[in-house]
Amino acid sequence: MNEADMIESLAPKPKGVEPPETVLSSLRRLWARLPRRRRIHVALVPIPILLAALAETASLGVMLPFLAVLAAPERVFSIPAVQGFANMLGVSTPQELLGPLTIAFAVVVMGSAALRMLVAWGNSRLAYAIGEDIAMEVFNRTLHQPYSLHAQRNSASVLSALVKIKATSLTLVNTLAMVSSTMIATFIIVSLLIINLKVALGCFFVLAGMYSVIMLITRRRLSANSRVAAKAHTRGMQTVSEALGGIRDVLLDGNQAYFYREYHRSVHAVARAQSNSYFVSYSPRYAIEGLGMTIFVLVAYTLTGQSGGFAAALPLLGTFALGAQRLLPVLQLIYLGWANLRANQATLQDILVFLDQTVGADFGKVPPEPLRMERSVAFDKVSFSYAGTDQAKVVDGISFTAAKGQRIGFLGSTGSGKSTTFDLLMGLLTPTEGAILVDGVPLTDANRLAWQRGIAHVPQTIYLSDSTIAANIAFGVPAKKIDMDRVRDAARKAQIAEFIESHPGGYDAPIGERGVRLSGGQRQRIGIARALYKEAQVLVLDEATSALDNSTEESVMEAIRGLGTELTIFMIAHRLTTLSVCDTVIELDHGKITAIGSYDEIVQQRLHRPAA
Ligand SMILES: Nc1ncnc2c1ncn2[C@@H]1O[C@H](COP(=O)(O)OP(=O)(O)OP(=O)(O)O)[C@@H](O)[C@H]1O
Repeated sequence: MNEADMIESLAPKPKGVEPPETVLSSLRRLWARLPRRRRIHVALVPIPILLAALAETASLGVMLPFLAVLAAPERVFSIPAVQGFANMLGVSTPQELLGPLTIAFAVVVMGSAALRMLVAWGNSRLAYAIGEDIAMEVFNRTLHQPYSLHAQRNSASVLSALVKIKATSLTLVNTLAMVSSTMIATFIIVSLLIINLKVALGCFFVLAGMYSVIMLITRRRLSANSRVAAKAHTRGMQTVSEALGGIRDVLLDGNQAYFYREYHRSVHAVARAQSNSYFVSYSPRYAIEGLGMTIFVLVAYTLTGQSGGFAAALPLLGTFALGAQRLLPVLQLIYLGWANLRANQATLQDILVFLDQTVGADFGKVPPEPLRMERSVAFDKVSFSYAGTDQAKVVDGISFTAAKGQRIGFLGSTGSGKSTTFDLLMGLLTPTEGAILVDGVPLTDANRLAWQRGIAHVPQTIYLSDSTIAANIAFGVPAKKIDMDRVRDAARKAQIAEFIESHPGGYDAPIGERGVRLSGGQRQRIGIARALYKEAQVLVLDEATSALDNSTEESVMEAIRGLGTELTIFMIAHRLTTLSVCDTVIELDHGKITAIGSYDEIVQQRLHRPAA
């Protein structure tokens, strides 16, 4: 497959009749998501640009009399502006005028350069600050998405969007430079028009015309490159995340070459698309500079042929040389800003998808106090089906009540709906039918967060962060705010304190490669300690001991048995014996409750059940 075919095959095909979003509407969407203070910053951008543009005009204005003095001193007083300047200084000869004019020219030109630098500094600071705003908003909104969305989505696409924000910041620098340059270019063009209408119009139309032709030729290619780069970038991130996420299998199966090839395909597509766009963005400058020089020579040739010869034409030529020298870079910056926006349009749209993620009414608010459960939590004919599937009920009309302080065990074959039931209990999923009642009050969007604050979850393998034991127990709490007494108390109740305290470094020992190596049982006990640190009222153990051998499981269950009755505990286990600590055992099959009773009752029922 040649490169053009590859780019075509990667570019997403237009769907339906919906027109593709324009760069302008993408920028409008971005604007709508910016914080108020940032919008004020953007609104202030034209002020320094206007000053810089005025300084540019002034430098052109000073150039004309300056060159006139050099070329034809005797005629210099015929220029009205020079007369005024000379009167102001009280000088009467052209030679006396040369010194002050040189100083005035230098001051204006240096002032203009300083202002342009200030504008460039301000623009880059602002654009990267906007990039920071976008990154934080994308991450924050992503963190506030419902669990059902996280369960469906590939996390690599979020990572990819966050990485792409860097490219967007650069695009925004160029966009702001484009806005500044447009204003400055307008001032330069007006100055040139005042000096000599015909020559200025001629120069402008030829230069702007050339850029317009280039824009027409390159716009489709830039857009296609943009789509290829954005898509291939996401695919590359997915490949890396899949390979590293399943590194055990990659090593065992020896299929590094497959992932290498897949990653290479993406990286190659991104590299080709971006290098193409880079060339298309920067190269016109050389052609136009060449053309600009040619025009200059032609104008010089025409003007010197007129009366007065070269000396008469020199001031005008000098001013135009300066004008062109000023105009060409700003025209190039306008073109570059446009090309960059087009080349990154798809990236911008990818980011906007994450920036536009809807969030609940609680977004940005202080988390509520935990909802205290005084008596019970109950499922009342709860059903649930996953959206986008065949709508089959994964949980089918289940009802049960767990009194405060009880231990409730769930049993059932794989796929019977145990984890889904727990996700419903934790408010991570919302029932499609029925209700979950806390002390008789249904769980809704209004009290869901408060309910969740009081729940701690220990999964089959707990997630340990690359930090200290204390930080892992007080998970998500800033180091300075960790209550060490509470950490020690939680570790003691989870029966892991002895191990931690016997280890050099104790609670401050790092977990990970160079730190404490934890066995499966110890990891799970850290998970229980984490739940206890949270001072949760409901503890949810989702196959928390399934991966452990019998004796390790027994020691972890021992820790669970020792927990106080202020905690209501729900646990899923594959082995019935694991649930011997439970007051009630519920058996699920195809989302329905098939048996409910005490541990002993369920054991008896199973003994008398006819073999399948
Ligand atoms: N995110 C999801 N999207 C669609 N279907 C899902 C999703 N998660 C689970 N399911 C389906 O729901 C059913 C119940 O899954 P669930 O994980 O609740 O069962 P389980 O009893 O916990 O199984 P296991 O013991 O294997 O963990 C299964 O058929 C599963 O395929």
